[in-house]
Amino acid sequence: MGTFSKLSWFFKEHRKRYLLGIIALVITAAANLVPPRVLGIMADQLDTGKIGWGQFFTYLIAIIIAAAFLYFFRFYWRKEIYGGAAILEKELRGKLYWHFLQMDRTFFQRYRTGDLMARATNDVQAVQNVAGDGILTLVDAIVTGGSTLIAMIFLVDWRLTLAAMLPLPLLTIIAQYLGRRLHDAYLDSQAAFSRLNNKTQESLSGIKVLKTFGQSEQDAEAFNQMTYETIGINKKVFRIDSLYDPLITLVIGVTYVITIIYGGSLVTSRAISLGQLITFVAYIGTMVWPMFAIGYLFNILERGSASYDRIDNLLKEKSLIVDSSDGKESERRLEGQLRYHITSFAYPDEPDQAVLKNVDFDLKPGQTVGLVGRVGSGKTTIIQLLMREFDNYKGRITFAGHDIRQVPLDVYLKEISYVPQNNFLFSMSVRDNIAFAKPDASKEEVEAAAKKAALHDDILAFPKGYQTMIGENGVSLSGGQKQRMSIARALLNNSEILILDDALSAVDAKTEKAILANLRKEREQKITVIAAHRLSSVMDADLILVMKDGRVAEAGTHDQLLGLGGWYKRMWDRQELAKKVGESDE
Ligand SMILES: Nc1ncnc2c1ncn2[C@@H]1O[C@H](COP(=O)(O)OP(=O)(O)OP(=O)(O)O)[C@@H](O)[C@H]1O
Repeated sequence: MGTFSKLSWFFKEHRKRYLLGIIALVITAAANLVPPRVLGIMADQLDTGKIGWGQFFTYLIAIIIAAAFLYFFRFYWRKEIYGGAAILEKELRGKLYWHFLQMDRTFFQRYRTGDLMARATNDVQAVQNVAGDGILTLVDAIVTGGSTLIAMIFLVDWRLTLAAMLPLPLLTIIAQYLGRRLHDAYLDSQAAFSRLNNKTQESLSGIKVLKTFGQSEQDAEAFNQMTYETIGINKKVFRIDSLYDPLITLVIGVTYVITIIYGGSLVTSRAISLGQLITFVAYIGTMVWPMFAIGYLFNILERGSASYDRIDNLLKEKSLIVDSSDGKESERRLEGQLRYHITSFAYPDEPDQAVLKNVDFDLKPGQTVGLVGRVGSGKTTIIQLLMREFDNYKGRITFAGHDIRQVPLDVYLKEISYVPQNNFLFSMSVRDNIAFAKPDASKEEVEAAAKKAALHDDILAFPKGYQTMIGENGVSLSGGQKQRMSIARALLNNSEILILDDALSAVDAKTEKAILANLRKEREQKITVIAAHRLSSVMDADLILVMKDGRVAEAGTHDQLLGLGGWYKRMWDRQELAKKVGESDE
């Protein structure tokens, strides 16, 4: 019953719905008692030959009225109680989804996508079962069982009732024991399902790599292995599950035997009539369901409880990013200087390993900073701190005079447009992908952004132009087209800070030049941050930082850095040479 108290917040919120549903259930159960009783009376009167047509029709009408009641109230409780379960499912899914949106990067490193999806689907389903079938089974077991019991005592005989119900406590004790074992087995089974989900999700996402490396068979083998393991774990659940039904059937069988033997002797001694015994046997038939219900109830509750804990554990996770938003400032705009002063930063999972050390730069509106350096030198990390993906650094980043950790997240992030290394496009039209952050953008605005990202002509060549669908059911784009689509999306947003993280790597030198020229024009009054491997992407920046092992190794403009004769100069010469070789090859 602990499961119901875990969900008490929900039942309190929807008490009216559940109260009405339960009342309808009680009426249904009461109406259920009428037909057996009427049948018993008819049998007695038939036995004594005292029944006339008039009486016969009265009984028939009583049964028809009871059936009509049953029909209506069954419909009503289903609507209320299953409707409540659907609301709980919606609320839990909504809570989880919102929670996922609030969580920081480390959360998504700890929980894998397949696991999160399993909790948001399978576990939510098991919990909603508590609010639907769980409530129904509980109330039905109590009401049908209770009212039948009362009817047995008062309409037939209390001694026969007591004798027939003797095996019942045994059923409850064993069901409780099985319930506890089921809880643990079900937790294991849900964890196994999460692992299987992760595997499926990862294999499907990496299907191209899998095939290219000829790993399909090995992966299928690994998948089958995991499926067998999952089946093995699930078997334990089914084994415990399957112990319920034979137990209940046994208890019911014993009840019938007691009734026939003891009830028969009561009829012989004329303590009860034959009609009463028939009524009693019919009542035992009515008791079959409540008895099975006890087994089902434990099953539903234990599964729901295990799944609720899995969901609750996720919801209890706190984001490392504390938002100072009070929800009243969403209209606030920020504009001004960006001051980036980081003394040191380490990723939370490796706190002793400083990834950034003494990184300082200031940018006025209209200025651009270029971040270059070897792989793993810290470029993306600089951007992540700027985007408030981590707050646990020593130092300060201020924008428009405010420490960014003090500004509500939605106010701050609204001022940022970001083009990531791995472009992400949604399964929607080209137009909607570009206008993602500004859904009400006009056709002209969308087209202008696409032109600035040197993508307009490509789009016109698509089957349905801007209305062409992207993704699973639409066209596949080249790497360069995806990059330019992400750039167009960011440009349309026209935010105060634009961040390009190696976002021009898949476009050719000519297209890169055209996009950079458009960027300069477009971003005259705004701040731009460009991280790149190709130095031509940053050569026009007001400040270029050459990163090495998390430190700024060289800093200055393109000309200053060439003059320094360090890494930048060597890299520039190498890239220029490669370009010339490439051009002569063409
Ligand atoms: N989430 C993380 N947890 C722990 N260490 C990380 C994490 N992300 C990056 N690192 C480490 O931080 C260092 C800097 O990585 P970063 O991604 O900032 O480099 P980068 O210069 O952007 O590289 P690239 O040019 O390949 O994008 C690397 O040593 C990397 O292994």
